[in-house]
Amino acid sequence: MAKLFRAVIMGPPGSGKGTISERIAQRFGLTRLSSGDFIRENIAANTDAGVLAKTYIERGLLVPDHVMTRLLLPRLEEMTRHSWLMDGFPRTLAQAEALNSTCDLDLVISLNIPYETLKERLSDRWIHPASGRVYNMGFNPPHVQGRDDISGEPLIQHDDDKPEALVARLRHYKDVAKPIIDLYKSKGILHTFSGTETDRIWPYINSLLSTKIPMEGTHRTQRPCTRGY
Ligand SMILES: Nc1ncnc2c1ncn2[C@@H]1O[C@H](COP(=O)(O)OP(=O)(O)OP(=O)(O)O)[C@@H](O)[C@H]1O
Ligand SMILES: Cc1cn([C@H]2C[C@H](O)[C@@H](COP(=O)(O)OP(=O)(O)O)O2)c(=O)[nH]c1=O
Repeated sequence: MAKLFRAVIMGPPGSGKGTISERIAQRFGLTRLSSGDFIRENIAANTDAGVLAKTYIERGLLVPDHVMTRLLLPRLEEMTRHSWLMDGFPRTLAQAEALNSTCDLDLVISLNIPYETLKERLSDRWIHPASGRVYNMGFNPPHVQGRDDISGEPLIQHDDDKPEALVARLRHYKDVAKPIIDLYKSKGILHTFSGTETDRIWPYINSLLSTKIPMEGTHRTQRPCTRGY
């Protein structure tokens, strides 16, 4: 019996995690889990965790590990029958260890994109705050300039997407991501993709996943995903 498939996609801001994880979810029928979307849902629902998380996001900070794991791990408990791809978690070693103590990952995709490309992409990135939907004036512009395609609401730019903020963000990402990358490399499940254009990287990701993901329709075994936390 084919087993379920669980993966994580990692990369610096602007590397294409959101864009590529959407493509993977559609192509392979995986459930896409996004820590950022999940936080926004909690903020919109005014949950205790959402209210707390908002105080960090408004300052451009990462949400504390214990808040993130308490938010996300119960969500994974509902997913024992699903194959999924997680975007945006883990972002710290503590989060990776919490995830490892509850779930066996099959594969981790790490995007290694040059600084100049990130800077260019983020300077043109516009976001619909409530949904997290992402647009780029060059790569995937909205139908109506400055407006979200679905809601028609205004798009914004994140202050920390501006070039002057990116250098510090990138340095922080590299410092925090390195132990996680080393951990998954030691587990033999890390696959790194480098380049400046997603359309050139995509065929490699597509062929890797085609060999790793159980065929559609084969019976899937249920896999526990949390053993208490
Ligand atoms: N795993 C996480 N741990 C801590 N904070 C998180 C985590 N995931 C998301 N957040 C917080 O939620 C905010 C929104 O997350 P989201 O992934 O949507 O945007 P982002 O971090 O700006 O992503 P990008 O890499 O596209 O720039 C982040 O800036 C961060 O403050
Ligand atoms: C993947 C990709 C994204 N983009 C744009 C879309 C977004 O506005 C921005 C970042 O993509 P996004 O998927 O939001 O990256 P991440 O989730 O890793 O932060 O760059 C391109 O211009 N070209 C690309 O090849």
